[in-house]
Amino acid sequence: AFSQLFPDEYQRDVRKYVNKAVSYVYPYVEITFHEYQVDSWFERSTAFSSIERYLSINSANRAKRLKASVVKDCESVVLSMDDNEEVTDEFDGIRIWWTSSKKIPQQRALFSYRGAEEEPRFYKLTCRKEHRDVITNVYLKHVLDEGKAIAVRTRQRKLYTNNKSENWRGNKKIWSHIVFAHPSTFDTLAMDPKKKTEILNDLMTFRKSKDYYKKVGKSWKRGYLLYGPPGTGKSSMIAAMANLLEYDIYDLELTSVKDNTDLRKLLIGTSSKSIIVIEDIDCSLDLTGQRKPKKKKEEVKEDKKDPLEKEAEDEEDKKKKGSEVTLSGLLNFIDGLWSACGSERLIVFTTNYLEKLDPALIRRGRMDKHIEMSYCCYETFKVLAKNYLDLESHELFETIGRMLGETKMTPADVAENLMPKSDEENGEICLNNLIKCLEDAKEEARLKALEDARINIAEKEAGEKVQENGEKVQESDARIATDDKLQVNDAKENGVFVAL
Ligand SMILES: Nc1ncnc2c1ncn2[C@@H]1O[C@H](COP(=O)(O)OP(=O)(O)OP(=O)(O)O)[C@@H](O)[C@H]1O
Ligand SMILES: [Mg+2]
Repeated sequence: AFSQLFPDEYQRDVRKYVNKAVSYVYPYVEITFHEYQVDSWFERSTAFSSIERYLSINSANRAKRLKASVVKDCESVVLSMDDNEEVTDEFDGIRIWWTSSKKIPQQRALFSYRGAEEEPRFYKLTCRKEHRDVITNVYLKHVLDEGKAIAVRTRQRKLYTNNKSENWRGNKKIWSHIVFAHPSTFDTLAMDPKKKTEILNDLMTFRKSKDYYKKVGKSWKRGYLLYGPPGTGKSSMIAAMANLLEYDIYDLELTSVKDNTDLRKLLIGTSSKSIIVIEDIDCSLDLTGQRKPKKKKEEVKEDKKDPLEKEAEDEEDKKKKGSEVTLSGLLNFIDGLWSACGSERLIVFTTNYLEKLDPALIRRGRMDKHIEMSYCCYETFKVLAKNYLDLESHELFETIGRMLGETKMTPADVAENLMPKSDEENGEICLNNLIKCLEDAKEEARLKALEDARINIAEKEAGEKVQENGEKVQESDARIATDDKLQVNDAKENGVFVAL
């Protein structure tokens, strides 16, 4: 009837005036949020997802028909209101209506990529006209922030590892992940309580310092260097950090990164709220920034080679070496470009040998906090005893404390000894096992020290000429060692070893 009454050219104008007239008397504002934005049919709108999460918490007990969906990669169920349901929300005494609907596509082909069964949905917010400013400026931000926070709270955390650079082509992603479920926490981590509290405080302060970092003009990142012998809890500490802050972990294997460019790509591929870990940094690359000089023998050989062969060998060398990431590339990764990409990240390096690292790498600002993980002390032992045996005190504790002061043993070894090996083993038996082991370790250390001293003296003496009546040389032990050494030398010269 409408088109009969008015000729085509007037229809648009008439519609416009009708809409205007209606909106004049219609006391509400409506805002719609579509599941898929016009320019990206594949990527779900983040605003839509946030609203969905917000409403799932704030409406779940009010809407009567709910729709359950499993979030990809996450295995958690999100309950959202079903289509054509309406819920209300209140904000600052203002009433807001939300409805969820499906859009009937005019051009089916556009959506066929996602499967025909899923029509894109949208949420419609309705509020009174006079609240328009509050709603658009304050309420919507609140909804989106809250939705994001819910996503963080309910997400499953992930452990990422980088794929080899050569395999990036095609559909392969640069990071692969699995669900991160390491049980280590700061409660189970055994170390000096004072040091532990300090680290805890440091992390908690970091987490809430977004504005502070902005104020001082620093990017919101913090570097930790964990160093100490194997088995002292460095990796456990990283897992505990991730569990405390609820961050993801990116375990960066530098040897499978081709060069600095790829390193940067990997960095850009990390998300915020994450810990980027490089374990055993001293082993991962030649941190002096120089190539090691070639051995003489190789050089001589190379002169004789024809260029083609040489090229092939260079290529092979490259493959063997794997990575061309340099120290300066790594430093850029930490502070140069590092500052420009994303925020709220921790970067953690671990090493067994602090002294091997280039000072440039570990200066403050790059590695802000150096944490030493060291051999088991009494305090560390007490935490382990509590965790492994549920013992807070015992008459044997004192002995163990004294022995730990005399002998170096890693928390990993102590923990292993404290663990009951059968149903019959109770706390006391386990503590005695530990004492026995500590005694053995002490004896072993004593013998080793003796042996070392012997070798030392023997070498010194062999260097000089053996003095017939050297008053300096202490009695028998050293003498025997020297004799042994001489015998071995003789044997070598006589070709006995060759014959063997
Ligand atoms: N400080 C500690 N507190 C609690 N458990 C510990 C501690 N140190 C070691 N352990 C135990 O020993 C095991 C090995 O520790 P972890 O892997 O953390 O050592 P690491 O310092 O990373 O060693 P590496 O230098 O060889 O990587 C852990 O699984 C944990 O059970
Ligand atoms: Mg480790």
